[in-house]
Amino acid sequence: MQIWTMDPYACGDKRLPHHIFPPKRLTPDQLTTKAGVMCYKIDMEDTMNLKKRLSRVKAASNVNSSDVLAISEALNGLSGMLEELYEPVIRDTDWVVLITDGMCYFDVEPLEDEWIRLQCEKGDLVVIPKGLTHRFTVTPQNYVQVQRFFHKRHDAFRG
Ligand SMILES: CSCCC(=O)/C(O)=C/O
Repeated sequence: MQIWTMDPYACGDKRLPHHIFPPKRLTPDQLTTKAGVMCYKIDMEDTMNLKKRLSRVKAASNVNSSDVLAISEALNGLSGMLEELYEPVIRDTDWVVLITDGMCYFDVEPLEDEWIRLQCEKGDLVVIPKGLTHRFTVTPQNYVQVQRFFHKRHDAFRG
């Protein structure tokens, strides 16, 4: 995973990196300290380890069901969907996502107008804590597949 401070006045194609100048990168630990976001790298071939990590994270975040979302150019209405997913949201539950293929960005806003961009790829497991403003988009590859975990009661989610 790559993490950096995003240009707060970025305009144009959301899928571009939108670094500030000079670029300011963060480590996963710095991201956790600043925003409370937890990131894990999982070897997807190591199924025992994957199961163990997922069950720990699911218990800690109190999520108990999941779905799979694939975003690609094959999708009807892709640009409308991406517009919607880029709208900032605040959830009242942790938002737990495992990237199973492709790449994507999560942007989080720990302070007003201070956006941090997480570039995620296969094997990245991200926990965005409840209450933290965030949004989502793809990279120029236009392809990602994720497993999203949520509370059973939480039947209204985007995408
Ligand atoms: C790949 S998850 C897309 C949706 C999303 O990020 C969301 O709804 C967060 O709350």
